[in-house]
Amino acid sequence: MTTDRILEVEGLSIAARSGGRTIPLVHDVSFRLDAGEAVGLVGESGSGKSMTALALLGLLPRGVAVTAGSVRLGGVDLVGADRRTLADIRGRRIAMVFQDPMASLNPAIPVGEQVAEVLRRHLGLARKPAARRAIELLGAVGIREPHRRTGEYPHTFSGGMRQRAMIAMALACEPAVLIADEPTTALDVTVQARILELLVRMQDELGMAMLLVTHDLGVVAGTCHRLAVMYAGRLIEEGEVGEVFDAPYHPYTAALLAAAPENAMHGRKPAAIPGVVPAPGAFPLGCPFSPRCSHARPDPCDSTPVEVRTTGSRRVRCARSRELTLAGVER
Ligand SMILES: Nc1ncnc2c1ncn2[C@@H]1O[C@H](COP(=O)(O)OP(=O)(O)OP(=O)(O)O)[C@@H](O)[C@H]1O
Repeated sequence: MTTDRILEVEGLSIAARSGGRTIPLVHDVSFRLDAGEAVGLVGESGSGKSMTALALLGLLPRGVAVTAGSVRLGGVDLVGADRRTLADIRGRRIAMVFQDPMASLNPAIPVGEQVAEVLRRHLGLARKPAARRAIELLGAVGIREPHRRTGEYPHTFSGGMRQRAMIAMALACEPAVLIADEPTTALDVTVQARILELLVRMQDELGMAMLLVTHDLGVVAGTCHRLAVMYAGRLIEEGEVGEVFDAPYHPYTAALLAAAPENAMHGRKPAAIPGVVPAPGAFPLGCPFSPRCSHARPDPCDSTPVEVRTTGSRRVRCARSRELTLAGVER
């Protein structure tokens, strides 16, 4: 694996504007994606994973905007890039796979034509070569009889096949970065496993960097090299998957690992994390996990904002991480 930095996110903050108020959703998030590596972005619902992923493509919803930081893709800062630059980069250099394929597929256009359209728009292919390449791509993502199915409409495809078609569209231009936001959540377990296998194979074949947004640590263990854990809009831990699973530095990561259903397979009862994630706009001054953390102390956890500490390739945002030895799990 090379260590070329393909995508660098630095100090990214995102906020929603509502009724004259600014509500912070994501605060000071930094991470990088290297060529050929998969990074899992994990955290409970509402932690800001999707907002972070959408910001990388300039696709934040209306009323939500980047308020600080940069997203550099091969030297170009995508924050503040004009719409034309973003439209050119999106699909060609950086592509996204969503949870719901129907969000990307147009129900009124045959599947193959939609894949071919990406090739025509971004690579300037003529109609016939684009149609031929679309069939190849549908075959490459595991759609049987691609010659026949290329002319069919999305509603004739099963959920898993639609997801494959969306992956074919996303990979059509061999992007440097693939962002997959909960790509298998809506699928049944056996189809999930096959789609993940496909993503990993394609990532490897194309040497892409992949950001896999998921709440499922089992998925991360099976597919990712590194993981980044988010909590209440902050990145609270980052490191190699094996190292973090063996010995997490942040109590929230340790709690997530203990709560993972796979733990039950190792004879341990999954432990639910008590309490709830604070709502955006109600983030405390200190550590946002403190009210749910069995290791928290008023000082230093609640008294000051907690900065990120770097140790080798690991990063953690916990004021007490140096003093704590937390239990991990076997992979
Ligand atoms: N369009 C929007 N306008 C304002 N706030 C939003 C909007 N969409 C989401 N949010 C808020 O942003 C915060 C982060 O949401 P986000 O979807 O990024 O979380 P997530 O970690 O991806 O959760 P999930 O796993 O449920 O998708 C949440 O509090 C959410 O309510």
